[in-house]
Amino acid sequence: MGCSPSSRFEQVLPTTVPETTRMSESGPTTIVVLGASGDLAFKKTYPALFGLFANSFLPQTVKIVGYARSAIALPDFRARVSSKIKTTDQAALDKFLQLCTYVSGKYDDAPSFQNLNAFLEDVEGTKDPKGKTRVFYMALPPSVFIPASTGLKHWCYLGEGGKNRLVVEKPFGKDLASSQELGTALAANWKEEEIYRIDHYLGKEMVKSLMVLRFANVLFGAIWNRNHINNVQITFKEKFGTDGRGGYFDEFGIIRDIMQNHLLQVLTILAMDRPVTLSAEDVRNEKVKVLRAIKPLTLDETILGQYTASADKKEPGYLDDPTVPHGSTTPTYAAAVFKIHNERWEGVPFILKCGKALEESKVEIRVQFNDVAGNLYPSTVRNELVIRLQPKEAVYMKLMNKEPGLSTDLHVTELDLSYEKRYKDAKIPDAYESLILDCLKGDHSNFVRDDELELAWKIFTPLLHKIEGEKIQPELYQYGSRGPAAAQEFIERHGFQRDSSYKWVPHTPRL
Ligand SMILES: NC(=O)C1=CN([C@@H]2O[C@H](COP(=O)(O)OP(=O)(O)OC[C@H]3O[C@@H](n4cnc5c(N)ncnc54)[C@H](OP(=O)(O)O)[C@@H]3O)[C@@H](O)[C@H]2O)C=CC1
Ligand SMILES: O=C1O[C@H](COP(=O)(O)O)[C@@H](O)[C@H](O)[C@H]1O
Repeated sequence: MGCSPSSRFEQVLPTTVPETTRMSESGPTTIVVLGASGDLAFKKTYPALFGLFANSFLPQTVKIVGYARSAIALPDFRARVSSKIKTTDQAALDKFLQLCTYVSGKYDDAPSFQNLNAFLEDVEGTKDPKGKTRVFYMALPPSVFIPASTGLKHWCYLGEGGKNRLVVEKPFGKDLASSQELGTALAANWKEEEIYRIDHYLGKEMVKSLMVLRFANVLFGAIWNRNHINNVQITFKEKFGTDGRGGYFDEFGIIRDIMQNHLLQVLTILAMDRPVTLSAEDVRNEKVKVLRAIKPLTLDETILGQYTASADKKEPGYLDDPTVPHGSTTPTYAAAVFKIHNERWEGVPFILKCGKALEESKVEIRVQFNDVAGNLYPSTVRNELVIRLQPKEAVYMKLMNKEPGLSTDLHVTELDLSYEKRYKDAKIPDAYESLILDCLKGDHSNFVRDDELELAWKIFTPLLHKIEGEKIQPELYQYGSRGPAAAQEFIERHGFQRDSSYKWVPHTPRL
């Protein structure tokens, strides 16, 4: 039976997900948000839980219990939760708030966890663990990861017949040694299949669609290798600086904040071979193989930058942030080239670049193809496939075409899949919504496995130790600029050819 493109689309990608992909109900499910009084919980975790609830993606039996040290009266807690949720559906919000309760307690104290467990049993309506699921979401500073996860295991872990899940947020250590220490402490109490390490970039819509783009399209499958691809860029830009968060940021720097986790994860999905199946372990096995084929980064493959005040002095420099230590050399910009030593990618540079206080906010992947061999047309520029993660999700392929009409000139144009144009009514979920749902379903595909994490740290640790040990001076760049001048030369040196003739004409529908 024929159907119009838009109705076909509705069948394939409905704004609410078909019944079959929803949670299968068994017994009570309790989501315990540890660090419930903190920024991450209010800004991300609770709004994501509300998003799932409002779209009927939470199990019918769900209860959400906040836990933190501060004593907060329940009405005040609910008022704080609702203050961060943007919705016009007041009835749904009221129902959601009724599911949310709060207990205060310490992170390193047995009686506090015993009290939490008694509270959970009360909320669940039974002491019997059978059929119950508890998701412990640690929205906590890393200093309490170990005591909190240990306390949970000893006092709040469901025994035989129950399911336990521990969600951990980055930072997973600061280098290989500290990450291994954290990993060993977690592994002493929790099985790997119970741990969900969040990298929220893995929950972003365009990252989730990367595998489909690669493996469900025969044309990409055939050209996705060193014979056709010249270079790849993965770019993260934010147009704001540390905004008073400099004290926290300074401990980590841009490489740990963005490159070692978010961008590297995107790289592995982009570069991996086709997994045998879509199972979490098959997918993660392929990602691990990519990481194993990358040698540790060195300083000469890296550009570091730090932003100064904007030209008009309206925006402060990094060192003007009062929370940043005087004379800090922490980079707020980094570009690095990754080489994957395998049959598919040998010789293809993967350039990862990320920075704060730049000229725009965007995250994109740019795959630049080789020059046409034996080219008939001298003005030809390279094809580029661009996958824009944000803002305004899009996939576009820049290609050559003849100017329409009697002209024989060529120009660069695009095949354009702009989400807002193609998927007008689709709601793109927040990355946290998507990941919490995966966790509730027990799907690990979009969470970081222990060996992935270890390999990621192996790639970055020697470089980080050198930068910090030798206090390598980053190149200064102005707030609102394109970053350090050396970065441009670096990208070109690694093969990227920029064509400035291209002009994009946004689509305006004909009436
Ligand atoms: N569906 C859609 O919404 C589509 C939108 N467009 C829009 O059209 C415009 C052009 O697209 P496109 O050519 O892909 O992207 P850009 O022109 O923004 O960037 C192309 C490449 O050139 C680099 N670059 C940009 N400006 C400079 C500069 N002044 N000096 C040195 N390097 C520079 C970029 O670096 P860097 O990564 O550092 O920015 C990037 O690697 C963009 O605004 C794009 O969003 C195009 C097609 C489809
Ligand atoms: O993990 C982090 O990510 C954010 C950027 O996330 P996005 O979803 O807004 O792209 C970044 O601002 C922050 O410094 C970092 O810790």
